[in-house]
Amino acid sequence: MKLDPNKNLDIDNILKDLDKYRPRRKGWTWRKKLPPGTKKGDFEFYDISEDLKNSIPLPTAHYFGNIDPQPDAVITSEIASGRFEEDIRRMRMAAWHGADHIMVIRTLGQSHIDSLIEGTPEGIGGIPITRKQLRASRKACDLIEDEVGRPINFHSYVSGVAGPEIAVLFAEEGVNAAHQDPQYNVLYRGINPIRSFVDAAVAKHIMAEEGMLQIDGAHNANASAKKAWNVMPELLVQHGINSLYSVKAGMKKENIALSTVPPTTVPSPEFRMNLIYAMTLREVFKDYKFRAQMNTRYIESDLFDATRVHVLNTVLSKLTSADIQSTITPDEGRNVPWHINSIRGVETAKHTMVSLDDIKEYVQINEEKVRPQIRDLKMRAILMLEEIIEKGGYFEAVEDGMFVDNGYYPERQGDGIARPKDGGIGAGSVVPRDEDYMAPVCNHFGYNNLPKDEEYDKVCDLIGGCTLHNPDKIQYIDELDETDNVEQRMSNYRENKKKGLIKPEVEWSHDGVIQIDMTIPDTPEYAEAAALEICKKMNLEDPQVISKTVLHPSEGTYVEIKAKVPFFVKRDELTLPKKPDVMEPEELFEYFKNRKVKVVAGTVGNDEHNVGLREILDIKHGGIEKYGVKYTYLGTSVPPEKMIDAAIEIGADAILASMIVTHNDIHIESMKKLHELAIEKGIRDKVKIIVGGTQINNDMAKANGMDAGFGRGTKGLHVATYLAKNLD
Ligand SMILES: Cc1ncc(COP(=O)(O)O)c(/C=N/CC[C@H](N)C(=O)O)c1O
Repeated sequence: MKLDPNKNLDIDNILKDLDKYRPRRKGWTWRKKLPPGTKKGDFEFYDISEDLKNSIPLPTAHYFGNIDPQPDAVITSEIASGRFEEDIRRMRMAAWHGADHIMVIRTLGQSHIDSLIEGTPEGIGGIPITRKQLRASRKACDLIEDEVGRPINFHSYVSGVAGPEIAVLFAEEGVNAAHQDPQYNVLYRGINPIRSFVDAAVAKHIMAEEGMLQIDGAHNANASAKKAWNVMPELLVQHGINSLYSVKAGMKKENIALSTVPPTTVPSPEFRMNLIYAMTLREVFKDYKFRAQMNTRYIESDLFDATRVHVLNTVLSKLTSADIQSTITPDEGRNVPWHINSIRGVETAKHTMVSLDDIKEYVQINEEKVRPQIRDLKMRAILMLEEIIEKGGYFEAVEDGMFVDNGYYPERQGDGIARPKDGGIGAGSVVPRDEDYMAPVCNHFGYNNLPKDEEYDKVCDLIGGCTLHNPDKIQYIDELDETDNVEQRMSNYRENKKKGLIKPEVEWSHDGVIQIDMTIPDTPEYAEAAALEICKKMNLEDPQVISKTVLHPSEGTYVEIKAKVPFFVKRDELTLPKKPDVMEPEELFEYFKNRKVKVVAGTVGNDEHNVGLREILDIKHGGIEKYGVKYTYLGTSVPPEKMIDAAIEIGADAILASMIVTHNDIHIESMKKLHELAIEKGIRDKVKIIVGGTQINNDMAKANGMDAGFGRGTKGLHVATYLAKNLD
């Protein structure tokens, strides 16, 4: 099955035969880097990877031959509507914009479910991880990666009391990467520390054998700390604990990605602080990988602010290093990621990384300045490790509330998250394996009393194959709940789709949600109230203010609102907007290079308006001069006779007559005059007479003897295209 870029992804096709679906590969895939100095269009690049087969380039690409250079770092799009069937479309959109790592947030609280969920229940703030959801998503990613021409890594989370089971599920289903960090369970999910670390060893070993990439959970420390910038020494310690534990559980360092998030943001002098941390991290963990992610601790619902934070984080990545650049969507601060904000996030990362190509060869960090601070940070982390050892080890240190304490270690605030070694969910649930404990399955961590007298190359040969090597042994359970499943959810979607009904959407199909913004010249309170009232009067349903920017305490407030349109529009009743007839700039440059074109231009009759005409002529705002057309400007209030005489004198190919004033139909008279004079002087068939002005349109111009007429909004590009297409 192949995707057609002109057709929607067919969810029914995805859902068909899921019980027989097998992942095409296991483990993580990095981008294929291109050699330094690779040419893309007119430019050389040093930090890029292979192109996509199908993609949507950045908005300005059309000026540069539509090149779409792909950064060497993997770019993540984080998706989580709560319905996997909705997310599949976003995955396709994100992949076309350059994401090759699709991270699907788990549904709230799944960490506390101590077994696997089956079927496809709707999630909250994320998607319930189930076998069917994983298969459908990975199968969709197979199709999407074929369409864009680059492997896509599908990512989820191994955490909670069902961690090891989830790790096996991921290994069976070809999930390519996952978060796995036992400290997450302990500190943020209140799960018993010993249980968390034992589970983590089992889970990590399974992930390691499948070549899955791991992201750790250090970002959570600075996401939950009150003074996130103070946890930097602890972040080094947390990364160290998880990284070394992962290596001991069998993971290769090149598959261990440290989740590095800048601990602070403006208005603190964030960049130099985050730079020190980022450089220290990369020095201490130089053999590991880095997954950079913008700070989401201090994220607001202001999309521009979030985007600036994202750009700065990506600049930091380029000045230090990032193997993966995460693109937490700008709206993480206000709602489940909307399509547009997932795409904006990917564009921000791609834009910044491409614009800073090879920047490390031009910008050197001042070692003298950073060295003492990096050393200080390392020393603090070492001292913290020493204190942990003094206390008797990690579990004792956690019990003592050493972690996520808001003091800049060794200063302490005493407000760390303390977790009892023998308490929390799953306490006392770890039992030593008996002497004769034998698990005839592969990738199993720890003691395993396997037979010594039998020959086998894989452990699971003892039982004719485990689910990792004999997927037919996997028990595939389709749906368990009659009401909460994908078929149920798809039913009214299919209905509307079949009838060709269209509604806007942000989170789910046909949710009808739109975003409008307005500036109200009043205080924030009144502005908010007025904005909501305006939405009501526009018959929009359920208006909610999602962001406000105070322009001045009393002069004005900018308000962003989401609201629902209560109606559908019918696709087959729509009249498609006429595409403006324009040529690409490169085509125009080429045409006018080979065909010298001269025009005379002026504001005709008793009319002094010349700004509009100048915009059409001058190079500055893309006037026809930019494309190579030579013009003679005759000024304002030019008599028609003078226009015709000038055209004859210079041998013009065209006359551009601007007419703004139209009272008593003076503009119609001028058109007729130009047409008759040109005939009288015998040049009518040699020169194009083009008129323009805010009240002009093509039909009216042609009805009065002109060759073309251009109205409001016309650009030089439009007139240049007309000339290129209509001059012989
Ligand atoms: C180490 C770890 N394990 C599990 C989970 C999943 O958490 P639940 O307990 O909610 O299933 C997380 C979540 N973090 C958010 C990821 C962020 N969007 C990111 O890109 O890093 C985690 O950090």
